[in-house]
Amino acid sequence: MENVTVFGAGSWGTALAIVLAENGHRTLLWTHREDQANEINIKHTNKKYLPETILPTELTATSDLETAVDHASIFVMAVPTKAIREVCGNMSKTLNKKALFIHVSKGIEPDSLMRISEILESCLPEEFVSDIVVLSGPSHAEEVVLRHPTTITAACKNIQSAEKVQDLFMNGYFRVYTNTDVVGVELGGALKNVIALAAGISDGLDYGDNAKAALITRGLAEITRLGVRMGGNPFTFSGLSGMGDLIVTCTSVHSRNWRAGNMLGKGLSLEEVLNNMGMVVEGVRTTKAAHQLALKYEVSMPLTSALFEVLFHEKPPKVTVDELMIRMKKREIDNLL
Ligand SMILES: NC(=O)C1=CN([C@@H]2O[C@H](COP(=O)(O)OP(=O)(O)OC[C@H]3O[C@@H](n4cnc5c(N)ncnc54)[C@H](OP(=O)(O)O)[C@@H]3O)[C@@H](O)[C@H]2O)C=CC1
Ligand SMILES: O=C(CO)COP(=O)(O)O
Repeated sequence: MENVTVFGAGSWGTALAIVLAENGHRTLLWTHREDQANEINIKHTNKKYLPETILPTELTATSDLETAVDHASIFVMAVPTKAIREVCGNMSKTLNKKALFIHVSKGIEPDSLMRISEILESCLPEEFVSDIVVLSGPSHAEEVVLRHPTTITAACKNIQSAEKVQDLFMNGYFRVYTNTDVVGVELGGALKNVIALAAGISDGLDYGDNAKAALITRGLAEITRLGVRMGGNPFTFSGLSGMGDLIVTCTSVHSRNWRAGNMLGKGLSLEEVLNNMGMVVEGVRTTKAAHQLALKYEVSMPLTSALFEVLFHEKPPKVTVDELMIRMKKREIDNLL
């Protein structure tokens, strides 16, 4: 059994900490809010993020970063993409041993266009990082805490590190596969949020199932196009971290990205939607990053570009869909890769 610290006590960090604690690992959950650490330690709840869940008593929390870093040499990074740099920068000040970093965040940083593992590499001291593993796949926290069967992928260039993560998390309801394609797994996890926002908009406009199936299928085509251009393995995009996560995020009411899109489709402004959510909607910033990546790599990503216009230039969703439908005629398969 291992000592593990999970950084970030939102829905996903808390759900993964429960899996680890149930697997017998001495698991500490770090939160930047002292009141939340107290709630977890005293009441064994995290009402804001998982209102129905009672946490295992063995799972403890701290808001002291030094205690969190000292506790383990396996760290799970579960804060939103925009907080990764800040948290890693602060951790670096107290880090004094080699550690395995597992990250579960699904985003791409706008402007730098870095994937999460690249951000981690850039802001952690190299001598204290044994490896970086990404854990990603169709896995809503709300279902994991109910112990509903869930499958996910651990990816690292070094397969032994991916297998270590597989062993840490795997149990009767949480099945972990391994992959060495870090680029493909990270891109699939981040880019599906863009398409999930679009699927939510489509549902908000009451466009029905044909439209949603089209978004999922053509969304996967453009994710794959960019992902392969950036070095991902084409097969990864039809795996759990690609198609699997795309399906769950575009079709589940648990998805914050889908829900945000749904509100946009019903006519709310982006500002109103984000104020309503109270949880991270990664797809918004990632749409900007994906739009920039499409331009940089000269890859056609019509859905991403259309969503970029809706989110950042207030283009009405209905007009955007009309324009998408009357684009130049195309072959379906040519030009996929
Ligand atoms: N929810 C899910 O089912 C899944 C989520 N993910 C990914 O995991 C990542 C985290 O998502 P999730 O847990 O759902 O997000 P939530 O919005 O549920 O929680 C985010 C957590 O991060 C904390 N946080 C935000 N900013 C900072 C900061 N600067 N320093 C420290 N802590 C901070 C929040 O604190 P506060 O409460 O103070 O805001 C909160 O505890 C995302 O990238 C998401 O895409 C991946 C798979 C499944
Ligand atoms: O990535 C997720 C499920 O696999 C969670 O998606 P949302 O961030 O849209 O809720």
